[in-house]
Formats: sequence, C-alpha cells, structure tokens
Amino acid sequence: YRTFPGNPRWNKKLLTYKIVNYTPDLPQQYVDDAIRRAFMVWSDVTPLKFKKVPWGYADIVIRFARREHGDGYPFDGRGNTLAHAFAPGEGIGGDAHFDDDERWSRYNQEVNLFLVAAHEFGHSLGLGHSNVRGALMYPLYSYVNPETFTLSKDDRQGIQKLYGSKPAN
Ligand SMILES: CC(C)C[C@H](CC(=O)NO)C(=O)N[C@H]1Cc2cn(c3ccccc23)CCCCCCNC1=O
Ligand SMILES: [Ca+2]
Ligand SMILES: [Zn+2]
Ligand SMILES: [Zn+2]
Repeated sequence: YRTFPGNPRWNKKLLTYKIVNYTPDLPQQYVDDAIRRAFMVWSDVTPLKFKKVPWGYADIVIRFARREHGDGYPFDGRGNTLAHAFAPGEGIGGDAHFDDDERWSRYNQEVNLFLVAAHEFGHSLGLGHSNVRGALMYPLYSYVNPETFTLSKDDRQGIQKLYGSKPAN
C-alpha cells in the first residue's frame, strides 16, 4: 500500500459527506446506498465513522461531473479514467468526483459504482495506489461481485496504519 507524501490523514473519527448531485444512470436511493456501503468498507476495519449531511459543510464532497469541472483534472469521456479523489485536507481535500460519461451500474455490465466509490474513498482517507494486483487501491478497475467483495490485506494494512483498527465493542 502507499500513503500520500507527508501521510495526510483526518484527525477526527467522525467524518461527514455530502452528495451534491446524482448520475441519471441509477435511482437516487441506489447511489445513496452504494456510497454508504463504500464507506462501510473502510469503517468496518478502522475506528472511523461516516455521516451523510444533506447540505452545508462536509469533509468529503461527492459529485458526478463530465470533462472540465473546475478542479484542473478534467474527465475524459466514457471509459479511460472513471473517477478521482483528493487526499485528506481542507476544501477540495477528501472530495471524490465520478465521471458522468461512464455508465454507472448496479451489476457488472458497466462500471460498478460501489467498487469505484470504495476505491476513491481510500484516497479520500489518505491511501495512494497499491501495486498489489487485486487490492482495492490498485489503479486498474476490475469487476468483482460486490456482494462478496472483501478488502485485501494490503488495503487493510494501509488504512490501519493511518487510523488503527476497529475497537472491540
Ligand atoms: C481504479 C479505478 C476505479 C479508478 C482509476 C482512476 C483512479 O485511480 N482514481 O482514483 C481508473 O479509472 N483507472 C483506469 C485506468 C485505465 C485503464 N485503461 C485506460 C485507458 C486510458 C486511461 C486510463 C485507463 C485501459 C482501458 C480500460 C478503461 C476503463 C477502466 N479504467 C481504468 O481502470
Ligand atoms: Ca472517463
Ligand atoms: Zn474532479
Ligand atoms: Zn485511484
């Protein structure tokens, strides 16, 4: 696993997120659920908790965008790059953007939103790319059944290095 230079991380355990717009490809409640489950991948193995806020300040702002969308990292149409996210920090730090020229899907026929979001939130929390094929933080998208998805050891070691493991209840 890799972290970002200087090991940026959030210095609080409760993080807020806001979904500012939705893709037309999926029902809104599916997007909400895929995002919620993507955060759970990380909260399952750390002390972190995530709370959705409808408006106002949020640590992690989630949006769907096409091409140039104001952060100097324009998307590239359907395929190629699917999404990107920023390391922990103020402002755009932690934010996750999804290319709305992709066909976001529930199942494997196109791009699975849950899998991509789980990868992006790894960045939002401070993980860079892994060179372990099969790791969630590997830079190439590959479909796995979201129902049976599990975090790789490499991903878990990386996130626990930053935030520690989940306290026993
Ligand atoms: C990990 C993923 C969820 C997020 C990453 C980006 C990322 O790391 N965000 O944090 C991603 O989009 N990777 C590309 C990398 C990529 C693969 N190819 C490309 C062709 C052109 C440009 C990029 C790519 C070959 C063709 C397949 C294109 C469709 C799939 N795209 C990818 O796998
Ligand atoms: Ca794209
Ligand atoms: Zn962006
Ligand atoms: Zn990435």
